[in-house]
Amino acid sequence: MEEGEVSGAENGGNERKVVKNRKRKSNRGQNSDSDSEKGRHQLKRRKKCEIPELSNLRDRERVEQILTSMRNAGPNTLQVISDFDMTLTRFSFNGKRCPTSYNILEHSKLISEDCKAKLKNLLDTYYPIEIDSTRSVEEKLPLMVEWWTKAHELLVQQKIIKDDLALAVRESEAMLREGYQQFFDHLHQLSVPLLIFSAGVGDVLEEVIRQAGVFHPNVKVFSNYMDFDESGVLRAFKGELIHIYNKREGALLNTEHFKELQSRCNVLLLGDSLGDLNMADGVMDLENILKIGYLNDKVDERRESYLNSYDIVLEKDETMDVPNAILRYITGQ
Ligand SMILES: Nc1ccn([C@@H]2O[C@H](COP(=O)(O)O)[C@@H](O)[C@H]2O)c(=O)n1
Repeated sequence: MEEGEVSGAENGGNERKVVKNRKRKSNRGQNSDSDSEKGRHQLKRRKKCEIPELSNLRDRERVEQILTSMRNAGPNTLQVISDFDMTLTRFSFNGKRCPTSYNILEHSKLISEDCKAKLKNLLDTYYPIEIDSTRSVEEKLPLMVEWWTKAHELLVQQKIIKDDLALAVRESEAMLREGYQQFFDHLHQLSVPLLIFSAGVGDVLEEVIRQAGVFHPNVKVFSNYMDFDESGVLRAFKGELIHIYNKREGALLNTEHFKELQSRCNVLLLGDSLGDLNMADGVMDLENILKIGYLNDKVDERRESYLNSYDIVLEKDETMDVPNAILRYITGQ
């Protein structure tokens, strides 16, 4: 390892800073550094990927190669594709589960007690199936469609008023992951598109992002949207149902949108389920893709399949520290 260079998880962020500062100080006021020497030094540093936050990688070399390619190509070639619930939002806080966009409605005053009980019953029935690593996708898919369809039917019966959604979100316990501000702001500052593919409720999740003050113009959401009548009362859900296993179809249907992003051939993908892995399928001329998976629940049972599918697996990590560190590295900031 080159002097002054730190890599891998064995080094804490502070040590890294100290080493970097030391290096900068020793160079100060010296004119002997030739440009070519500097260039060589920079190149060496660029070849080695210095992200102390990186751990739990099955193939570190591959990850480093992807990151180096992405960094060399620059932020203008990058797009970020992310899931929402339990990926951009926290899974738990102080030992308590945080709500998904559906749960925000379910726990709100917009829903009758009777409906709450029915939705809770659906959650208790179908969520264990969603995260059951012993069942195949083929087995789970129809059951997921059943869950989403039943939940939508119940929600529509509640005659939810559009203007009440903001209060429901404000009064909820939904939280974006720690470090979200830096994540959203960084992408905004560099005009990197952030595409959110969610099987949640679009109107609700947009409100979560809006209230957090990070719904910047570079953020685009593809999700299940509510259809309100002229008096603002929920009457249906718009378009095709999006559930956890058809995000690929959603991505392919949105190729028109991806076309606008044609020059963005590098993708950073964030997800929390194996269904999220296909979210970038509509991207044309894809050159590099780095997949980061949050493994929130049933960690031991699902570790193997996540490590086999995601490049980086984040176990019970409630922060955006790794995506932020990767973005800083790729964008050279
Ligand atoms: N009635 C429902 C249906 C689904 N969920 C959860 O929402 C998540 C989907 O959102 P993503 O942003 O992650 O695509 C999904 O994982 C389900 O667990 C729910 O809470 N209630």
